[in-house]
Formats: sequence, structure tokens, C-alpha cells
Amino acid sequence: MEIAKIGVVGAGQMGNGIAHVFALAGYKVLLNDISQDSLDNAIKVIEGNLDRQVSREKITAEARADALANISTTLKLPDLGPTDLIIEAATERETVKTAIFEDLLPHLEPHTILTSNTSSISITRLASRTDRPEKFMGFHFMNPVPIMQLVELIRGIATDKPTYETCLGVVEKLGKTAASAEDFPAFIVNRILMPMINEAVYTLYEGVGSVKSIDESLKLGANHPMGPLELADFIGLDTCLAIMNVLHDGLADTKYRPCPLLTKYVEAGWLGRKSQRGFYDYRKDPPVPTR
Ligand SMILES: CC(=O)CC(=O)SCCNC(=O)CCNC(=O)[C@H](O)C(C)(C)COP(=O)(O)OP(=O)(O)OC[C@H]1O[C@@H](n2cnc3c(N)ncnc32)[C@H](O)[C@@H]1OP(=O)(O)O
Ligand SMILES: NC(=O)C1=CN([C@@H]2O[C@H](COP(=O)(O)OP(=O)(O)OC[C@H]3O[C@@H](n4cnc5c(N)ncnc54)[C@H](OP(=O)(O)O)[C@@H]3O)[C@@H](O)[C@H]2O)C=CC1
Repeated sequence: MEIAKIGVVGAGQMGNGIAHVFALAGYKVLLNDISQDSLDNAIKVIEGNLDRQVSREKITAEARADALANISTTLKLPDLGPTDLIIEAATERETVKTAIFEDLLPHLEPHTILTSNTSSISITRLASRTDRPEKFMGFHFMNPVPIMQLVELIRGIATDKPTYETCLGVVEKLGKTAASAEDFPAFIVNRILMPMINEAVYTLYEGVGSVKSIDESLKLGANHPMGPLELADFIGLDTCLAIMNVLHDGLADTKYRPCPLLTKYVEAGWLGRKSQRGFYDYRKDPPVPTR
């Protein structure tokens, strides 16, 4: 199936990255959010990231201009009706995602493929709340989207072969690499990555190391590009906690118990970089550890 028009729901850090890479690959993108501020901020971030790509000679100034011309924004979800593929990238909460799909349904074309960028939530369950579970998939980008090569493709129990193959073709056109994952809590990347981040928070909670020593240990001792606490702040501590809760509830194993300190940071509204404070305080330059 020919995919030309993309709808992206949620203009946070993932939504803006997804809009960026689709627009650069020549797709028309309509980006939706519930807040005009988030839409305005997304365009600013995309412009900044495209500028950086031009200055590093990864793309031409003409490609930058074409990409920006391919992106429009809307506060009205029904405007996404006439698109070919929708990627939902709103907050990692099942009720939010389900409400978005239910609101979209009356406005969709029969051929439109629905996907979610969820980090952890059951694709089969999200699909079952729509009128097209066979045309529903997990389309999971990694952060930062313009840089990370992987897209996890997750089929729900009802997803049909043409839908999977269409999404695979789209990933190839984006110049990225797809990995196929079965629909179990948190799929592959987060099934492995998030327990490591949670363990790093336990390591901090139990006083085994400070924020600085934990991050330096994994950077210098295991060659990770970011320490696990720095990475948790980068992903968003609310998202990390939501993923741990899905693993804990979905697999019913105490090894996935979210660290109480992670819960406390989220309760405080210290969500990491996006709220300026998490395991580091980003209001200072360079950022200062908060413990
Ligand atoms: C939670 C989930 O559901 C799944 C997930 O996404 S898990 C998270 C997966 N992501 C990771 O693990 C990221 C780990 N971190 C890294 O790989 C690196 O630290 C990083 C790529 C983010 C930055 O790398 P760095 O070497 O410190 O910085 P820097 O040299 O400035 O940047 C490297 C590249 O990233 C780009 N970049 C950095 N931050 C960026 C951002 N926020 N958005 C877009 N591009 C960015 C830079 O422009 C640069 O691009 P080029 O190589 O094309 O020139
Ligand atoms: N962060 C990461 O590293 C990764 C995240 N993901 C997944 O991507 C999704 C988005 O995450 P991320 O971008 O980090 O989150 P953010 O918090 O940065 O962005 C979420 C955006 O969705 C908006 N939103 C909330 N409800 C609605 C709605 N009903 N309709 C439209 N927009 C809405 C929010 O608006 P407002 O701010 O006004 O609430 C916000 O702008 C999640 O499912 C997450 O698990 C996947 C891979 C990596």
C-alpha cells in the first residue's frame, strides 16, 4: 500500500523526532497535540535539530526547507482522518492512548493504518479497542529519533501481513532498521534496558553509589554512551516508571518492582530533562546531581 500522508499524535520529544524523520524522507506530516505550546515548541526543536544536521553537513539547506514545508500542525484530532498511517506518540498511559484511538475512529479512511509508539503497552489490547485490529501495530522509535537506527515493529495477535509489510517498507524508506518483536510487556529493548535503569536507581537508593559514580561506572566501565541515570532523565522518569509498572503488572514477577526512589522522583514532578530536574538539575550548566 502507498503511504504518503502521516498523522502523528503527541508533539513531545518522540512526536517531534518522528515528524522530523518522516518529513525529511519526503512524507507529508500532520502533527497533533492537545496544547498549542507543545506544537510550537515541537517546530522549534525540529528547526534546531535540522539546523544542526545542516551545519554538520548531514543534509542540505534545501532538504531542511523541504522537510519543514512537509510538516503542518493541528490541535484538532479529526484533521488526521485523511492520512494513510497514524503514529500515536502521546503520554505513556493506556487510558490516554485508548481515548485517542476512540476519538480518531469516526474520522478515519478505511485504509488507514493505526500504530502506537508505546514503549511497553500491549498492542493487542490497544488494537482490540479499535475497528481495525488487523491494521494496527506497534511502531516503536528510539530516542533521539533522528539519530537512533532502530525501529521495533510489534504485531498484535490480529495484525495482518500486508500491514506489517507496509510498515516494514516505511522503516526502510526512512533509512532505519526494523527489528520484529512479539507483543509481550515492553517488547525487546525496554524489557532489557528498563530493568537495568531501575537497578541503577536501586543502587542509588541503597547507597551503593552516588549519581556521579553510578553514571561514570557504566560510561567508563561498560562503554555506555550515557550513564543509566542520565539516560533515565533523557527518556523521562514518568515514562521509565510507567514501563516498569507495565513489566511488573504484566509479568507478575517481583524482579520488575519499580524502585521506590524512582516513584518518589515522579511524585515530586522531577521527570528528568523535560522538567529541568531529575537525577540531575538541568537549570545549572553543567547539570548538577540531585543526590
Ligand atoms: C524508552 C524507549 O521506549 C526506548 C528508547 O528510546 S531507550 C533510549 C535509547 N537511546 C539511547 O540509549 C541513547 C544513548 N545516548 C546516546 O546514544 C548519545 O549520548 C547521544 C546520541 C544521545 C548523544 O551523543 P553525544 O556523542 O553525547 O553527543 P553529540 O556528539 O553532540 O551528538 C551525536 C549525534 O546525536 C545528535 N543529537 C544529540 N542529541 C540529540 C537530540 N536530542 N535530538 C536529535 N539529535 C541529537 C547530534 O546532532 C549528533 O548527530 P551526528 O552524529 O549526525 O552529527
Ligand atoms: N521518551 C523516550 O525515550 C521514548 C518514549 N517512547 C514513547 O513515546 C510516547 C511519547 O513519549 P515522549 O515523547 O517521551 O513523552 P512527552 O511527555 O515528551 O510527550 C507526550 C506528548 O503527548 C501529549 N499528549 C498527552 N495527551 C494527549 C492527547 N490526548 N492528544 C494529543 N497529545 C497528547 C503531551 O501533551 P502535554 O504535555 O500537554 O500533556 C505531550 O506533548 C510514549 O508512549 C513513550 O512511552 C518511545 C520511545 C522512547
